[in-house]
Amino acid sequence: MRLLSIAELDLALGGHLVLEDIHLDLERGEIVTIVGPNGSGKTTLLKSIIGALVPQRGCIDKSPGMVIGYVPQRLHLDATLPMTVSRLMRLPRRRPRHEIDTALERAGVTQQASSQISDLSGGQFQRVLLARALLSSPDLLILDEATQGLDQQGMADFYRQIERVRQELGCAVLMVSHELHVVMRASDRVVCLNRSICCAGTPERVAASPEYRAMFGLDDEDALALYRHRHARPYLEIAP
Ligand SMILES: Nc1ncnc2c1ncn2[C@@H]1O[C@H](COP(=O)(O)OP(=O)(O)OP(=O)(O)O)[C@@H](O)[C@H]1O
Repeated sequence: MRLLSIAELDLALGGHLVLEDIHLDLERGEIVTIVGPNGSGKTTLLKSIIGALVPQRGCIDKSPGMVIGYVPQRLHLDATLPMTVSRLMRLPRRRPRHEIDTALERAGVTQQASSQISDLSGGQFQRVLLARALLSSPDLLILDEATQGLDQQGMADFYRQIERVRQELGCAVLMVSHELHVVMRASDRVVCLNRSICCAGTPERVAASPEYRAMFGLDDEDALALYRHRHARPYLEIAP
């Protein structure tokens, strides 16, 4: 059975249809990335999967007992509030020490366990949020623009960590990202959303689709370069 199956989903917010006729299936162990312009419904779709928003039509079938770990787009914490990483990991409920240690290790932030949250770099803080999402050993890890604000190196390191987590836990990963060059390298499948799904498939197929190029204003060369991760520049022939 599929891990997750969404069919005919419509969802309206404030009287406007934000998601229309969404169909999406997820298998165990795959990494699927949702891309789309601002306001295209990406966060709304993730929130409907975790049950924070209820669709007006359609269904979301989850495999029985499926556990979801969610890394939100933003988490606002008062920087003046003294709080260590270990303490944040125990909110909203206490967890056994070994579970916290394992989650911090999986997220690559073991060294920061007793650091103050306010002293963490952006990348370290995102990893702590990842560690919280891993506490329950999820079958499905959902990330909403988890690398926002990170530099190229921080972003690359974060996605490598996600790949390690996927291998270790065998979980599926569903994420939203605006970093097209990373998406094309890190995903098994890409879904282009603009209220409804306008194209979906392997990164190679999506990069070649006119809908994807039109959505991001890419010409043929741009789209190919993103897919090939900019390694495919032709040699410059120097005349003798
Ligand atoms: N609580 C709400 N009430 C009314 N409209 C909302 C609400 N939340 C979101 N919207 C609207 O729904 C649409 C989709 O929002 P959503 O946050 O899902 O987009 P997004 O693709 O995640 O955007 P971004 O890339 O900017 O994060 C937007 O037009 C937004 O203004």
